[in-house]
Amino acid sequence: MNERRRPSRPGKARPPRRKSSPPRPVDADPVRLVAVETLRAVRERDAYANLALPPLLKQRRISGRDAALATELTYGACRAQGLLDAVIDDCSNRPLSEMDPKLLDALRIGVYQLLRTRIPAHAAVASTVDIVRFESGSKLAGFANAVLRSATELDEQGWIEKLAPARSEDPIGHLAMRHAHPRWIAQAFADAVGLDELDAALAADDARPAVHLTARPGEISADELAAITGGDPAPYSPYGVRLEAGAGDPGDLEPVREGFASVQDEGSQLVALALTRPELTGPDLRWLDLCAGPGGKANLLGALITMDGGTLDAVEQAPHRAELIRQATEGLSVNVHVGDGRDPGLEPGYDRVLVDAPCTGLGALRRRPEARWRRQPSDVGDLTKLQRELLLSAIGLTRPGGVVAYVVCSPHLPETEGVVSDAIRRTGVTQLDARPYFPDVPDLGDGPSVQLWPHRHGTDAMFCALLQIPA
Ligand SMILES: C[S@@+](CC[C@H](N)C(=O)[O-])C[C@H]1O[C@@H](n2cnc3c(N)ncnc32)[C@H](O)[C@@H]1O
Repeated sequence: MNERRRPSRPGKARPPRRKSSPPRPVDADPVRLVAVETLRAVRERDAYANLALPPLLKQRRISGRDAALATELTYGACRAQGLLDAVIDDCSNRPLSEMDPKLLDALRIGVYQLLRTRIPAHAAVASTVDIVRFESGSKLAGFANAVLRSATELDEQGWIEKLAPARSEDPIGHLAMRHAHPRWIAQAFADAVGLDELDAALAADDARPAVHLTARPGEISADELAAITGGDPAPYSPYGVRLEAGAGDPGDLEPVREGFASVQDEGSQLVALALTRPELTGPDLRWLDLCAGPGGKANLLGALITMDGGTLDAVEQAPHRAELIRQATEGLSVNVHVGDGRDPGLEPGYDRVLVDAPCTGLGALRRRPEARWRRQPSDVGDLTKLQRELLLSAIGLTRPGGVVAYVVCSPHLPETEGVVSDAIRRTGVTQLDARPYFPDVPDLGDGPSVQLWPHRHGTDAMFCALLQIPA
């Protein structure tokens, strides 16, 4: 946390009234400038920060510690946007909605440095003001300077105390602001995990996640992969390796480039493995992945069924994502089909079917810095309709005695328990207690479904329900 050391401010920052001083040559710090430009790409083009930033860094030849700082500022400011905006709003006499968006991007990077880094306040203010002057001229630079100087008056804790509702009166609103989450998402987490754990759940969701790898079964063991990459064997998945957060681009690792390993959250590995574990009577060589792009789980399931001499059919609606599945499953007994999982035109009678349905992704917000502010509650209705239809289709494609895993990367109850109870009511399938199929994983709750959590398991918040078709 920063040491704060600023004289009191005269009041809210106003745009300057006097004529601005003659422009001086400006040197905008290239590291902070790419952070501001990436926020702009996220805002204007709906870009993903983690896709927009790396090419900019490359283009500007920013590497090493500078690249690490640009990444921290960009992703951090994306994550903390709601908190940063509340502070900026309090420090300015202009409503945010009337503020020049380019100026707001720069102010977010500036206030992020003040609240959540150890960068000295004078450096954070001066470098941000330089960027505003460079991009927008002296007038707005003066305004930015006044806003930022006001923002230096309190540290993060002080701002939260000033701006968040009291925890005793509105715990969800308080924790939402403390951990920079939209209120509706904090509410969704509270509904799923309970108020007692909400603080820990949101805190873990606000932290930078470790990268996990999957060692492709039959090619390399997790121990070998850990030794090569300098990571640690994962605690729960027999195929998992955990790397340190910020350990560089995992795509550059040789085993990943060679196809022996892939980047995949340990929770994703565990839910895919849970599908393979219930004992079946009868044949067990036809598996189906109904929403397979870009192919992470198809790679793991495909490797396992290939070793057993069976086949995985992988369905994906988007052609470019189907191509990614082909690349991810090269060399495996996997047939990729472009089609709609609700009516894929495949012969029914599968032994095991995975429905890893499109969802809000509220369980993987850590990995998509801007996602929590982009997602809207209005997205949920259309998604749950599609999820229900996909699960009913999966049940129809599974043979009597076969098993379906319904999986989403979200803890939001309408997408999890709501979809599963609808399918049980309509079809009479049996829900299995999924917990025994997550061996050695602690804190799995009351079942029968499993909800993983970053703060409990160090994984994304994956949900898994196992359904068996009556024999
Ligand atoms: C959560 S992702 C699946 C992730 C994948 N299982 C993995 O591990 O890499 C959901 C996928 O379903 C696809 N999808 C969306 N609607 C679909 C539909 N009606 N039928 C089949 N796939 C669909 C999306 O394009 C997306 O690739």
